[in-house]
Amino acid sequence: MSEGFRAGPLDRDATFYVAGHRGLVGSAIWRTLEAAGFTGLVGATSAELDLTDRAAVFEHLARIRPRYLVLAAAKVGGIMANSTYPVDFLSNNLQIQVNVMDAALEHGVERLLFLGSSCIYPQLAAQPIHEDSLLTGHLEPTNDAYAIAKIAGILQVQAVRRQYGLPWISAMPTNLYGPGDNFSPQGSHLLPALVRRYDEAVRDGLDEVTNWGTGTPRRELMHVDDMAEACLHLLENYDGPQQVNVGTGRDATIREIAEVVAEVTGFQGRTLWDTTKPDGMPQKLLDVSKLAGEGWTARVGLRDGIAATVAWYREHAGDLRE
Ligand SMILES: NC(=O)C1=CN([C@@H]2O[C@H](COP(=O)(O)OP(=O)(O)OC[C@H]3O[C@@H](n4cnc5c(N)ncnc54)[C@H](OP(=O)(O)O)[C@@H]3O)[C@@H](O)[C@H]2O)C=CC1
Ligand SMILES: C[C@H]1O[C@H](OP(=O)(O)OP(=O)(O)OC[C@H]2O[C@@H](n3cnc4c(=O)[nH]c(N)nc43)[C@H](O)[C@@H]2O)[C@@H](O)[C@@H](O)C1=O
Repeated sequence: MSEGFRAGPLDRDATFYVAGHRGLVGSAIWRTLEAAGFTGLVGATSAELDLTDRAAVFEHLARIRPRYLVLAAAKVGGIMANSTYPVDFLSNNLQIQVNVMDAALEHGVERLLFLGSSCIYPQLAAQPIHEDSLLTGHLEPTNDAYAIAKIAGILQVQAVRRQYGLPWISAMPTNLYGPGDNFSPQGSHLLPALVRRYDEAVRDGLDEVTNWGTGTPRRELMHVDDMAEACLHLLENYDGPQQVNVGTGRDATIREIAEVVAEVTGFQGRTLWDTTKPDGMPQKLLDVSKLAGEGWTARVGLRDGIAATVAWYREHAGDLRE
């Protein structure tokens, strides 16, 4: 165990920097922290502070001097964005992580949570994927650049713990969804893409929609509010060098997930599959026993989470980012 960690509530009045506070994950973490009584939350948009600008990041942290930090800022996208722009996913993410963590070290951030992703694990890892699978095999080629950046982030957290004894930690979430997601048809992840596609089909009276791939891969989807609660729980309870998987422990085929979205949106037509589009990992189900051992399990069921997301999308579709 590193020096300076005591399990228990974080100081509600301390300065707490949520990097990426307007994104899907960062905004959910912000809501969760606010609801838990944190009064010193700080955020900065990418227009206000470009985290790839190293000098600006150091100036920002010197000014705000956070005691706690969640790193939820990253270049993020679905399977097509990842495979089309690997340079951006590697380079931007390495720069953001290294800048934020170096500046956090320089300015004495006590507790830092780095967010990675389940795509760090080998393409053919044994399922459900245990934390010990890291670096035991080849990565999935559709997101290897992003995964390497995220693996470097885990190593940086471990290195800070080893060299400086700070209680920094890493969490690896499964595929997330919820309010404030990126619903752009080409760049988004599966769930927001389906919500938008089926909703538009209902609105436009279409009798067919076409999804990507074969529909046979399996994915574990988690509502982002659950993810945010898990992050606060880990910050208050977990201290170890190994990354912690954050998921529901349940998965479904893409076809089954699409059926739920079709039903919830009221789509009654046919679903076709464009097999020229990539499937990606055949299965990506996290072993969440470590997280359960820390005393936390997910609450939001898939159908309820999708229904809430469809309702949110219908209310906000007019003013979404592309
Ligand atoms: N979405 C998912 O399914 C999953 C996400 N994760 C992880 O969670 C974290 C957050 O992802 P998510 O919320 O989905 O992503 P989003 O794209 O929704 O949000 C990313 C955030 O990062 C900020 N950002 C990006 N680049 C910069 C930059 N150069 N300078 C400053 N800020 C920047 C954006 O700021 P702004 O809005 O101001 O431009 C935005 O708020 C990432 O680390 C990701 O790997 C892990 C697993 C699954
Ligand atoms: C969280 C994780 O997410 C990414 O990995 P992924 O899970 O493969 O990404 P995805 O959500 O985009 O797709 C999941 C599955 O769904 C199928 N699929 C069907 N129809 C659509 C569709 O319309 N859009 C998308 N995006 N996928 C579709 C698609 O063919 C694939 O089989 C990483 O790149 C990386 O970003 C990462 O960390």
